[in-house]
Amino acid sequence: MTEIIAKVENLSHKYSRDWAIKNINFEVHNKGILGLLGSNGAGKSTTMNILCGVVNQTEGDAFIDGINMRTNPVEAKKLIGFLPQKAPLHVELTVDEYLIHCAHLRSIPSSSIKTALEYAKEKCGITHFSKRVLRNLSGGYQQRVGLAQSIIHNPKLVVLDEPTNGLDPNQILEVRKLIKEIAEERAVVLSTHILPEVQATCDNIVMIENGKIVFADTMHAFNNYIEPNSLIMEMTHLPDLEEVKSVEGVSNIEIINNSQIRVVFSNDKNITQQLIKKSVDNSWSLNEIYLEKTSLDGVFAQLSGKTKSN
Ligand SMILES: Nc1ncnc2c1ncn2[C@@H]1O[C@H](COP(=O)(O)OP(=O)(O)OP(=O)(O)O)[C@@H](O)[C@H]1O
Repeated sequence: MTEIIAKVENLSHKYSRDWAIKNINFEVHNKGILGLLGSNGAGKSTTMNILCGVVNQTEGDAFIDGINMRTNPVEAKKLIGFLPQKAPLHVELTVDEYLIHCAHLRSIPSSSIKTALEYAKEKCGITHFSKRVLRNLSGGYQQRVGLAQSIIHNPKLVVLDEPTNGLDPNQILEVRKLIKEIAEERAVVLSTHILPEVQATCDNIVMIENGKIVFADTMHAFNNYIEPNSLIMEMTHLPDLEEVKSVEGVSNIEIINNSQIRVVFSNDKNITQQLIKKSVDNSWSLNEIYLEKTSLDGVFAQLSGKTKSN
């Protein structure tokens, strides 16, 4: 049974005249990864900064394990580890020097610092770089150090703002793997504007657009929700469209050019196989057939049109 470790209720914030976020509500379970997905300027950082007590909200509440962040920030912050968009690294320090500094900031008793350091370094795979100056680490390893500082006090919740931003593809995979390991023992909230990032890492998803939630559910429900419903067929010559239409599940056909058509279908898992068979039976000279991926913009447009939450 999972418990709720964090909760935001009717959260709204304006920096000056306009609302950056409006009426945000969601809960975070005590294990696994919640993805906060939204395009640039959607309101992710604002939400995370409020959740971590870095920004005071205009309206609403944020609770960490039942503790109100606004009224009892000292206690609430003890339960959180935070890696902001720009990791707060002191690049002139070694890994050990920096993590000891972070342990002091977290008020870890002197007698426990060594254990805390070993735990964080081991978990983040940086033990062998203990004496390395941060400036001389690669971007991926610097991000590991950023993650290590976020878990050094063994928090119940870790909040990561765009944690793979600026990393190369290999580093992205390694950091995602590490985040998943971190989430085995605690809750992680991760913000990103990259749809495949949440699909690859998260168990639950909250999507924000223009400061409002447009979707909140499990990753499984999200993937079902945005399943493609169209495919592209490329052929040497266009076929008889009535023949294509006769395939069960096909609901519409659009001609793209003189060799490509878009086939829109209702939820039929075997549509591709059926169309390939039809193509062979009718000698359509099919060169290529592929499902159309929904872009993030497409998903936002789709979700803004049919709001599932809030
Ligand atoms: N310090 C600030 N002062 C004024 N407006 C701000 C400030 N910080 C953010 N905003 C505005 O609030 C809105 C939400 O920004 P926020 O940074 O939360 O979005 P985001 O989803 O994290 O985007 P990004 O990925 O680009 O950081 C945007 O319109 C942004 O311009």
